[in-house]
Amino acid sequence: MILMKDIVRDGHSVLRAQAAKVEFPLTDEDKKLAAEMMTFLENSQNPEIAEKHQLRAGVGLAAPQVGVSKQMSAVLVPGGDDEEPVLKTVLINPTIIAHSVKNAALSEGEGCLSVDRDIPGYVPRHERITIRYQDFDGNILKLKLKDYPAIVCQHEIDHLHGILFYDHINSTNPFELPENTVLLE
Ligand SMILES: O=CN(O)C[C@@H](CC1CCCC1)C(=O)N1NCCC[C@H]1C(=O)Nc1ccccn1
Ligand code: NI
Repeated sequence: MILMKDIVRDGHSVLRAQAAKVEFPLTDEDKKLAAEMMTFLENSQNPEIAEKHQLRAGVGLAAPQVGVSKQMSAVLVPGGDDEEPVLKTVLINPTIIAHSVKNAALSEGEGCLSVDRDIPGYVPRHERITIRYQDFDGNILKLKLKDYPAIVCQHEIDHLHGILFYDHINSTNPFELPENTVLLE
């Protein structure tokens, strides 16, 4: 199982590399990795398991974060208690093919399981996006997202292109909010 010790931290070159496209058919290794990444997210969101294994709760994990420079990321955005997840999927070779003019940023800013320090500031992203990606069988799927799930997926897709959240923070005024940007609570 993936543990915190398996998560690569900022400073390691793999987090700044352009990840390679995943080839189809998926190798057994690719399938195993995808499953393990999703299991990590589930474990991290389970208080007992997270406590036992000292996991930081996460809603997304990209392959480069476990040292694999491939375009694959697991996303698990929880619903309320006893509700289905808002979003649970593995994005393979994802691209953003459309997005709103309007931007959005989490009012709390962002963090990253690969960045062990708090970096304050708004991370402006698209409020709405359409993602084109492939499923385990290589079928092309489209996913329209807005607000928090859209923010999460943009954070993950950034990882596949060597971009970290703080790259988007305005260095002169971290809490500057561009005019067409809404804050998400
Ligand atoms: O690339 C992927 N990552 O780096 C894991 C990140 C991804 C999110 C950061 C902002 C948007 C996507 C992650 O999940 N976090 N960032 C660091 C610590 C907190 C944690 C988090 O937001 N946890 C959470 C939130 C709601 C419910 C449950 N858990
Ligand atoms: Ni991250």
